[in-house]
Order: sequence, then structure tokens, then C-alpha cells
Amino acid sequence: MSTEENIAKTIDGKTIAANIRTGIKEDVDKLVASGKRAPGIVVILVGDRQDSHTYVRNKKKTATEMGFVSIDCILPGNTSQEEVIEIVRKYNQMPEIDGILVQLPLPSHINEETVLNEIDITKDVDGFHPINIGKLAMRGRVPLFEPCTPKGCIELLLQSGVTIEGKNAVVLGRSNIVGLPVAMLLMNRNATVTICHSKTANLKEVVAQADILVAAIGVAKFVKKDWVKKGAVVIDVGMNTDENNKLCGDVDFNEVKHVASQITPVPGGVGPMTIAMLLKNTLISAMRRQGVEKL
Ligand SMILES: Nc1nc(=O)c2c([nH]1)NC[C@@H]1CN(c3ccc(C(=O)N[C@@H](CCC(=O)O)C(=O)O)cc3)C=[N+]21
Repeated sequence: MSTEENIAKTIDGKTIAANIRTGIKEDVDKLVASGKRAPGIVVILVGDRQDSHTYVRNKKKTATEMGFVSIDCILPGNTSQEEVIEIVRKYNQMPEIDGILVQLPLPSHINEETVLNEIDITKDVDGFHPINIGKLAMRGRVPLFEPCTPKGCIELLLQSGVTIEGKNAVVLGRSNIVGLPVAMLLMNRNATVTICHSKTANLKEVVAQADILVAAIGVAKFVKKDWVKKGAVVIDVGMNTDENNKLCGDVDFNEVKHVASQITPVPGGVGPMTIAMLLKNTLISAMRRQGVEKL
């Protein structure tokens, strides 16, 4: 009897993202060398959530390293919805801004939908505007931008040699920013997609069908070894803290690595890809808005 133990290949999002950033930097250098503007991005942050400030700081650092013009618009927590809308409109009008990102979540007195509706769809580098999401959800329509975290998940699959077409993909979670759009991207690439959520019956049995499993529910180490089909590819979008206050995903990595064929770690998996895809979207926007088709 064979006692050979399976250990999944770890999908190294950190390295894959670094390579993508190198390509983006080269493209920005070419753009600037051709006499065009460097890409410009503004991040609008309302309030003082510590995690949001950390993300925004990281985005600015990375964007600046890539040669982008990066503006942070940090507003106090008591900023009114009307003031935020005025600021979005101001950046809509600024020709040197190619991407507008409103950091989520917004404080509870501000209506997220109302604010996101204001972003110029040609600058919607997050891909969160209802027109862009709507196009993503329709056959034969092409959004101006695809949401960054879902796009990062697909990129990790592609770069890891995973065939998406014809596979059973199971998505845990139905959020507007991850679960829903990642399901649509997988379906557009001809996977058979099942979306699971808190009311799904026989969750374990559904998850066990997954050739590709994307976990985006926000519950630490929720997915256990006995849930996962042998040889499945597991993409963990979770950002939770464990009992030792350490960052961990929605998947119990140390268990599931014994059954999966490939698995993303947290940190070092999807997270770094999100920022790389944001910069990629902003570069695409800067090229379009300056009439550059190829570099
Ligand atoms: N409008 C908007 N767009 C967003 O894209 C957006 C947002 N709002 N709100 C918050 C979430 C969260 N998010 C992350 C980005 C990068 C990492 C990341 O790089 N994580 C690293 C390091 C994490 C660490 O060490 O703290 C990793 O996973 O390895 C994580 C989370 C973007 N978000």
C-alpha cells in the first residue's frame, strides 16, 4: 500500500504579482518615453479604519514605485455624502487622473451605491460601477474594467497552468466585490459555476464537487480538509485574523494542502494580486485616455 503523501503546490501570489508589477513598470516607462503622461490614480478614503489606511498606504507606495502619479484624498469620518460626491466629480473632471478608487467600506452615513454611481465609468479602475458590473454579468458585453481581486484570482489560475474551461468551479460567497464577479469571470471562461452562501443546503457536498474552489466568505479557516476534493485547486480570498491575531484565510491551509493539488496562501496569495491588477487597470485607462493602443 502506498503511503505517499500529497502536498499541494503553493501558488506564489507574491512572486507572480511582483513579475506583473515589473511588466507594468516597463510599460509606464515606455508610455512616458513616448511623450505621454504617466498613469494617475486617486484613492479616496473616508474615516479612520486602521485596515483601510494600511491598504491605502500600500497602494500609494506601490503605485509610486511603478512611476504612477498617486494622490491620496483622506477625508475625516464625518465628511458628508454630498462632500464625497463633490470630490468624486472633481476627479472625474481632472484629465490627468485615469483611475478613481473609493476605498470601501464607507462610513455608515454614506450610501455606497450613490457614491459609486458617480464615478466616471472610464475611470472606474475598481470595476465597481453598476454599468461595468452589469456588462460583466451579460453575455457578449465587455466591461471597461474587471474588478481587481476577481481578476487577480483568474490570473493566478492561468499562471499556475490551470484550465478553467469545463471545470466545476465553486465560489463560497456572493459579495459584490469578490464572490459575484469572480463567479462571472469563471463562467465567462467556460467553467460550470456554483455560488454558495450562508443559506446553501448541503454545503459540504457542493464544495466537494469543486475542481476549482474560490473561498471568499470572511470566516477564518472555514474550509477543512474533508470538504475538498482530491486534486482541487483552491484560491483563498479570505483576510481574517486567527486565534493568535495572525492574518489567515477562509481555508485551513495546513489541512487542505494535504488534499488540494494547488493552493494559495494568506498572506502572499490573492492580496498582492489585487494591487497589481489595480495598477494594470489604471495603466490600461491611461493608455486609452491618451489614445495609445500599444506600447
Ligand atoms: N474600493 C476598494 N477596492 C479594493 O480593492 C479594496 C477596498 N476598496 N477595500 C478593502 C479591500 C481589501 N484589499 C486588499 C488589497 C491588498 C491586500 C494585500 O496586499 N494583502 C497582502 C498583505 C497583507 C498584510 O500583510 O497585511 C497579502 O495578502 O499578502 C489585501 C487586501 C483591497 N480592497
